Amino acid sequence: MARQGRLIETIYGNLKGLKSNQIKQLRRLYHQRLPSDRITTSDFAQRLAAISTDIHQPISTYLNRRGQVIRVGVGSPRQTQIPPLELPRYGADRLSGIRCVATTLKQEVPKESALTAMALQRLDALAVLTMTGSGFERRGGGATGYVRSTYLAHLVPDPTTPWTISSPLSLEQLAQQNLMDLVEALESEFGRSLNPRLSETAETEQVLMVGVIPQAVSKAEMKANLAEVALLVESAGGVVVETIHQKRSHPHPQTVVGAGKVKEIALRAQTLGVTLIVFNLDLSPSQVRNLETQIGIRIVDRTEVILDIFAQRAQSQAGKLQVELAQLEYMLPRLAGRGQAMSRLGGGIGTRGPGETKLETERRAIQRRINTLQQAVNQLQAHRSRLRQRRQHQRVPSVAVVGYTNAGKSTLLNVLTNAEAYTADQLFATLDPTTRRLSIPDPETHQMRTLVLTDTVGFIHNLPPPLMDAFRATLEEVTDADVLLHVVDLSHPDWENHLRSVMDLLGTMPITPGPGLIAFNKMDQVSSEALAIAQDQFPQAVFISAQERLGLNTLRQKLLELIDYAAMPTV
Ligand SMILES: Nc1nc2c(ncn2[C@@H]2O[C@H](COP(=O)(O)OP(=O)(O)OP(=O)(O)O)[C@@H](O)[C@H]2O)c(=O)[nH]1
Ligand SMILES: [Mg+2]
Repeated sequence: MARQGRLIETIYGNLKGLKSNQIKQLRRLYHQRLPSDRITTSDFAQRLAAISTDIHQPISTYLNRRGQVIRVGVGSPRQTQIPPLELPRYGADRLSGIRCVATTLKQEVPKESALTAMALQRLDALAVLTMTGSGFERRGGGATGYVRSTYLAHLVPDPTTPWTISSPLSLEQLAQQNLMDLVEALESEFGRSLNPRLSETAETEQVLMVGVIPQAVSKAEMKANLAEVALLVESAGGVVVETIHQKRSHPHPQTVVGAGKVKEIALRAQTLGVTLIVFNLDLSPSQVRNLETQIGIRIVDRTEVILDIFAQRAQSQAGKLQVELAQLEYMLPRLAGRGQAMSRLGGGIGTRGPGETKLETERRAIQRRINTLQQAVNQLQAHRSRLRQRRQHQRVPSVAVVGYTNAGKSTLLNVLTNAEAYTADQLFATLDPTTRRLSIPDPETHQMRTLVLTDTVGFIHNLPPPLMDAFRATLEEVTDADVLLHVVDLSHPDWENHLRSVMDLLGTMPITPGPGLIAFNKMDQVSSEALAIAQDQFPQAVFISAQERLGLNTLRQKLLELIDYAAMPTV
């Protein structure tokens, strides 16, 4: 197949007005083979310049490290650029293994657009030849006298100016440059400049985050939104290397952001060598396709990051089923036309869960799988509901611990019950409801009273709709708990929004939940002013630090009071 591509010898770019003889000359360039350690030879450069002078157009050629010409185009490096999806990708510290040797009709240093094209393709080097306007064919064959001077440009690991350009060099000087020395030096420099934490763990996905922010949103809200997505990325095992944002009242229908911004994103992504781009909002399947085609790096939206976290965390049979269900439902409309280079093989955020082969099978097969999963989920729900009924039968009062993700629910459950639920400074650390027994001495009778505490999945605003069902299912425990314990992270700048989102969600639950108690957590991290504000707004709440074990006695007593209150017959 690859050989066939070479046999066709396509000439890219603008061929209008070229004579067949000139096309033939251009095609012959594909037959040239250069020494693999040279950027160019004098012969090759003169040959290019001769054709370029003849057709009065710039020519760009692309060569691989074996010295083979892999692409010939009429036009500037920008006009003849290799599409991102056709480029090999080796990682942040590697160049693409392709160099460009191009002619220019003007007597000037390489233009910004050519240098940008070099950065986008992570070229080994860009050599630009200026021309004399004339020359001649030597008797023994070969052209001479066409090249006036040359410039050599290459990338450098510098975030502000990602490239350097040489002063004018003679063709002889250029032809003496050793390509392999240059490439090796550059790649080791790129390797050193990478965040050492990142290069150690090749597993860590390096992410460029793109925030699209509605015009009306305040600076503080924007910060909170971006911080949350960054934490999602981290919880999924990635690191946000840089954030680019754009204010827009409406996302662009094709590419979310405007054409200029897409360019900027592509350039930054290539310069930084990130492996993934995450958007802070949800993208349509065609937006993902368009962006991947133009940028050449895998694009993932907020929902996919959340689904990925769920896929990594789900432990129980029920959790796994529900996550797979949600992933398949989300991916079904996104199957068509995902580029080859974007193949989901090889791991990383958004690749876990249903495997590549599963995605390649027909839609109908996926739909069948969705139906089967749905049935399994229904059966599990029925089973859980029987378990709950049995518990209710035993008349053990139950408390459901709810709240925004990362509020400290599991930590609280652990310190109250000496259990070992998984806690972590990650979003969605808990994905399966865990139920534990807790004994509290009654202050009046001094008898021990037993109740059960159930930990739940943390909430997050704008939960992806397909996950909403999975989420509600875990919250079912909530609907027949006697008492709700709502944990709020008071140290989070956005705690009021978190509190409201959880309240809103509970409001949509089919059965009205029992009485609730708000526990403001992480008191140890909160200023006395912030504490006073919350106390003023929520006088009934308790203030605790699960980690520092502060306020836990008050919390225990209040829980007992609430249980007694809930047990009172309604009049
Ligand atoms: N400073 C401080 N940190 C706390 C406190 N309670 C919990 N944390 C930390 O907050 C983070 C989240 O705690 P988790 O208990 O996992 O939170 P969660 O609500 O169960 O989170 P999800 O399961 O993701 O919904 C962990 O790093 C805890 O160590 C506290 O009182 N003070
Ligand atoms: Mg938890």
